[in-house]
Amino acid sequence: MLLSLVRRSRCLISSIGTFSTSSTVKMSETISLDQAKKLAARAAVEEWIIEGETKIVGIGSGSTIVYAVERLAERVWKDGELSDLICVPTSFQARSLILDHNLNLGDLDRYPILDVAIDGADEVDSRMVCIKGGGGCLMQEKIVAACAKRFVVVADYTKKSLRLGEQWCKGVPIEVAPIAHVPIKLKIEAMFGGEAHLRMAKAKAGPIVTDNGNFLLDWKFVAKREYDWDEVNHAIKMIPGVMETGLFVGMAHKCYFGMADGNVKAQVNSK
Ligand SMILES: O=C[C@H](O)[C@H](O)[C@H](O)COP(=O)(O)O
Repeated sequence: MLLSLVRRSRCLISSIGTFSTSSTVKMSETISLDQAKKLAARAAVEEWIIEGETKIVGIGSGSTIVYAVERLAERVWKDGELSDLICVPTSFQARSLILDHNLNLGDLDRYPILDVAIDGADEVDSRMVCIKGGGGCLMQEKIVAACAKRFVVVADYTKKSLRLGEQWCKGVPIEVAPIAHVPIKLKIEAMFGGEAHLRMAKAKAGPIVTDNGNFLLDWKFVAKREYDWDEVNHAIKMIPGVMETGLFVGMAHKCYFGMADGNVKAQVNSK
């Protein structure tokens, strides 16, 4: 009941930009969301980072992964464990997190096979298809996830959906070569409907530029339409100039959701 109220409020707030009387909902949500993120992140670190076994971990990007890195650092610097653990970043932010916590920084040149990658998500559906890239880091995230034996997602309860678009109203992020952003936008809209918008920067004139020097399109797909996300992902990737999509299909092995009641709910892909 509470969960569905929060869900509806989130979509309402984001679809009506000037609607500001929701501050009560937002304030209490923010507090519990941070706790929920922390619970999920710590649960994943406990289960997947094993002393004497896990050697190389991929570090995702966003606000939830911060709690995972904090827990890793606690285990290294307080508990005296995991001193040889190598952390491979998925963004400038992840690299900074690793360095700020004095963890061992690695890269894919030296460590092309990872034991596990842990990362956040913007939305996860019932089949564990994820939308990622809300923070603009999808390309390196997907590369690192694809190099890991297991890809594990950590998120708060507002990211858990039955179908994509139920919770996350900002669309699928798509990283594109700057010169091709207009033709790619038009092709995606013609192929799959909806609208793709160039993501604009907030504290810089013009568009956001990713860690890889590219632009981002946010494709607002038709929420009521049934999409085969695997097919959509492949078709969009075939458009020249598309670097990567924020659709992670068949990649997540396990998702940890920090729930509003303080529990952690896990969803596993048995394949
Ligand atoms: O580009 C950003 C990444 O895909 C993040 O992992 C995703 O946006 C989730 O971020 P957060 O943990 O802040 O919700």
